[in-house]
Amino acid sequence: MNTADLLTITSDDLAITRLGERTVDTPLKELLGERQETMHYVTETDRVLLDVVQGIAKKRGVDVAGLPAFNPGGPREKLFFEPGEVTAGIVTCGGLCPGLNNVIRGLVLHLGRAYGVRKVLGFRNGFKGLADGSEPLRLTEAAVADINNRGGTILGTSRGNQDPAVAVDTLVRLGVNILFVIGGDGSLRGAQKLADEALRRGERIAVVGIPKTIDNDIPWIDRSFGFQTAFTQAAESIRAAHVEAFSTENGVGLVKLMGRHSGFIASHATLASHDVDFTLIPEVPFDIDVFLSCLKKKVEQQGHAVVVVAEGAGQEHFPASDQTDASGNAKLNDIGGLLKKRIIDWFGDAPLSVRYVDPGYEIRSVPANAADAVYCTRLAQAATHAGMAGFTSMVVGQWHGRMVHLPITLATASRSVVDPYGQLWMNVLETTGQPKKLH
Ligand SMILES: Nc1ncnc2c1ncn2[C@@H]1O[C@H](COP(=O)(O)OP(=O)(O)OP(=O)(O)O)[C@@H](O)[C@H]1O
Ligand SMILES: O=P(O)(O)OC[C@H]1O[C@](O)(CO)[C@@H](O)[C@@H]1O
Repeated sequence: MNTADLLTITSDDLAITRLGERTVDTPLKELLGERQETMHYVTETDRVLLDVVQGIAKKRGVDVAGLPAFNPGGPREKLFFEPGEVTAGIVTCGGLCPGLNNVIRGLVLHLGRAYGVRKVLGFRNGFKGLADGSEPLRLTEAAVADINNRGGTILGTSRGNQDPAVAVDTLVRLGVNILFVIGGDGSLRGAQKLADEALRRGERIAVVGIPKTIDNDIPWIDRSFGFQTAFTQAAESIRAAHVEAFSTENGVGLVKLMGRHSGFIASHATLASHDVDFTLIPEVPFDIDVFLSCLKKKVEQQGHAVVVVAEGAGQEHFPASDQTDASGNAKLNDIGGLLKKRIIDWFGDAPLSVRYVDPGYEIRSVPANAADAVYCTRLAQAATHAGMAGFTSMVVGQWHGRMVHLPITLATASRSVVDPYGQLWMNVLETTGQPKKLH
């Protein structure tokens, strides 16, 4: 987040819905002691920053009155739900992402150990499991033992819309008080609909989102869990492509990476490997002929070259398609296949060996690395505290290094993309040495 972002939001954008506050003391009070106070409020550094921002905003007539009250994650002094009487539900939706099982386990352990919540239900196969009458799994400490060492999600996941009214019926029937939705922007929109439906009916159900996606495209938060593991794995594919290209006469290693409309995975994997000569991302359009002529020159100079292309890059080179997946996400054209063909055509009779690597699902089906595992644990703890305090329609996430609460509406209002004028892309350009513009 930068100062410009701050100036675009108002206190209303940051307001978190709370079901209420009861006089139930947090069981963590003793453990937290005096620290609790300091955990609740923004630090002195934030205050100084926010004072400056507010000063600028005032001059420009922008209302940022609520900013200092942005909502830190962590335990609250007063809970909304009675510990011990709570039934919690967990659902994982959308594409796989490293760390899903870590978050599930973190929630089960923290709900039980910090708050004495023993009844945790795991809905099967995404939102579908809230609507198809299937029996949820009973998640105990034993049931989630060691799942953090596995990729995927023990609950299963799915894409595709479900009726929020039916889902809320299920929650009411099963007595679920807090529903944790682990998913990307689509899942969070779905979570918002469930929370709205519950509020409309006057049901006391808190819906707490935990942003998940390897694409790292959720705005405001520093990163989504699973992203670091995914680009670490993607860097392995680049390593393989580089070894192949380097060891072959006039070798071109071409790697296609996931990431939908954001080039974060491609950019970070490029920086992690240092062996990439061209990185193509959706945020920076390119002319294929200009790219091909630069690539040929590179191969002539160096004897080999490595190209990383994000799956959402170069979509302007395809006829528009209105195909979508079950959730309504636009289906992307195969830029990797197109580039491979165009490279071969462009080189013509000149010597060339293309080594095309498409790791596909391999980058997201692995277990979380240590950095993501830490983040998953912290997210699970923050989500537990938020749910017990009765916050709803919100997500937890790290914002400038600290856990915060954000309204789902803010987290889904935009999509995070690589800024073509920002530091990350400049770092990529410095690393690859590719021309600033390929058109
Ligand atoms: N606008 C929406 N309203 C209600 N539900 C939605 C909406 N968008 C998506 N969903 C539901 O949320 C679930 C997950 O959505 P989706 O498949 O888009 O994945 P995602 O959460 O964005 O994750 P990923 O980043 O892996 O794609 C699906 O069941 C989908 O139908
Ligand atoms: O899981 P599916 O439906 O094949 O979708 C793949 C998409 O999901 C993601 O892995 C996560 O959003 C994208 O990077 C990719 O485009």
